[in-house]
Amino acid sequence: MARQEQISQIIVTAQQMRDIEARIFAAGMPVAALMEKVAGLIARRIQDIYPNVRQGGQGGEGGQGGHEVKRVGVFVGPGHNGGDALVVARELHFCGYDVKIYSCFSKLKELTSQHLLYTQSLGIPCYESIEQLSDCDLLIDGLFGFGLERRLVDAIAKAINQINSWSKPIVSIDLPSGLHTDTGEVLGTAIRATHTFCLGLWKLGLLQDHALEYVGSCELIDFDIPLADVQAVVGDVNKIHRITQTTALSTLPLPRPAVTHKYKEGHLLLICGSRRYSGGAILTGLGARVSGVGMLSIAVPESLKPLLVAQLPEALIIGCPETETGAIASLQLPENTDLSSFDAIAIGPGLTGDTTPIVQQVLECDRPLILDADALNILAHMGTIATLQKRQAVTILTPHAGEFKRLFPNVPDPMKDRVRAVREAAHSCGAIVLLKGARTAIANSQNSVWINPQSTPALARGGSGDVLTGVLGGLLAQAKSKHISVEEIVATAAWWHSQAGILAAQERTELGVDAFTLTNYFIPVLASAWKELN
Ligand SMILES: NC(=O)C1=CN([C@@H]2O[C@H](COP(=O)(O)OP(=O)(O)OC[C@H]3O[C@@H](n4cnc5c(N)ncnc54)[C@H](O)[C@@H]3O)[C@@H](O)[C@H]2O)[C@H](O)CC1
Ligand SMILES: [K+]
Repeated sequence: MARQEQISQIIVTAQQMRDIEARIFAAGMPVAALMEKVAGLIARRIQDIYPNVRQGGQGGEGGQGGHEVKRVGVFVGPGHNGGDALVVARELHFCGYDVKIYSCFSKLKELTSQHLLYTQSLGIPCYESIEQLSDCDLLIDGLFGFGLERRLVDAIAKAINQINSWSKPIVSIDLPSGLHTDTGEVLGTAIRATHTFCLGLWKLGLLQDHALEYVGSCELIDFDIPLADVQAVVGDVNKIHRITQTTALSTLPLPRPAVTHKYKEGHLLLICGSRRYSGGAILTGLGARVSGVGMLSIAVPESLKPLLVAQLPEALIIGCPETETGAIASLQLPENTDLSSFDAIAIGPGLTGDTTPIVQQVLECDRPLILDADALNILAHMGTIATLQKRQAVTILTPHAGEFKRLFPNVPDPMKDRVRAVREAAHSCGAIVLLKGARTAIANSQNSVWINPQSTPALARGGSGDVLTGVLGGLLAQAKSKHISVEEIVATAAWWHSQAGILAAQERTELGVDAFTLTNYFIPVLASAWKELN
């Protein structure tokens, strides 16, 4: 796999970054040289996106981003993040931008203070009052990077709030200042960046849900960190993977073998729906359809059968006896069929809470199992950890934040650190846990984590989770004959689901992606990605 692809799949903590950096410096790379290299790359990217109005933008009204600027305000912190920012300030100055610097710190790291001295010798003004930079067109945040250790207070916190109030484009170096590098938590206050240049390796905090409103658009500045140094520090234990198109496409059951038949392409059983929530069954079925699964059986209450047959003529609809409330009373599988006849089972969407015996029954079977929606709430009532510890077969839980808290009441709050929460949850119950969100996080019981780095608020709609369950079930059912880890299948389903949502939102705006419409975008997004690859 190409180095760039490998680098793009790695997510690190502040400590891991420090350890990697230490190896590079110990191997002889001078700190100043690395700073020069990194900041030079940042300066060039800034000129691409925010060309100097004096030199006339490239094409259109301006550069790539269409934003021409003249006056650049650079905020300099006490550490090497500030050092990076000063090198950027100098380089933009040489390229004709009007540069001003703000720094309110008396004690700077040695290299940072040398750079400050040199910028002043070039006549670049440095101010202690933030107001002097309020007329700038573009702001560069070099206050804090991964060295931020504690809450921001007093003058610097006030300055950051003021900068945010100007509503000017802000480019943050490495991280928006004020964000915790690992949890993405706002330490007091934080810069609301328009664009973040993450240095070297993706920082975990940038991929946490609550950081998103501060990070803006985000790109990695690769400065050739040797993979050997990354491997030596990150290793394979407790690894955090960033899901990419490359990994997803390599996991999807494509291309198909020339000679195959429908039973070789997996047989999925969905157990879902109720008279009260019939739509959930349809959406889950449509999700399973797009996965390409060879055979699809859907167990629903008898009264839903005509509805499902009409929507999914290719599926085997199993009408089950129902309770007074219209929930499935018992699983009435076809003759000579039992749960072990299926390659995977997904249960939950639209079930309602009156189906505990059904959930209990599938938990006792030996098939790979996905639990979602009402099945998760029933599992929580049964006792998540005690119940799942009895299961040997693959189990995947797909909770949203509320279901997660009910399933794992004693795990740290996912609102503070989703990655830690999902990791501890999976470790405690032995299942693979997919915690849905703006940045869906997946963990297995061996502490490995996968994060989906892209999504769209368009998916925050009833039913889109049902679709994910269907797609995931279909992919899982097809995996039997392939040597792909279950975790990668779960990660691929999350990636595909969000990419379909992104494409749909591009074409229909973020208001136009109801769950039914979403199902129409899985194949187009795959077709274009697949064409790109081949
Ligand atoms: N990773 C790399 O290979 C490279 C990283 N570079 C840049 O260096 C910063 C990390 O630099 P560091 O000096 O370790 O930390 P910061 O610049 O983030 O600054 C922290 C600085 O501030 C002090 N501090 C911490 N918390 C507070 C607070 N709440 N209030 C006030 N002061 C605080 C702390 O003592 C530190 O001195 C990285 O992000 C990159 O931008 C290299 O330049 C390129 C290679
Ligand atoms: K920063």
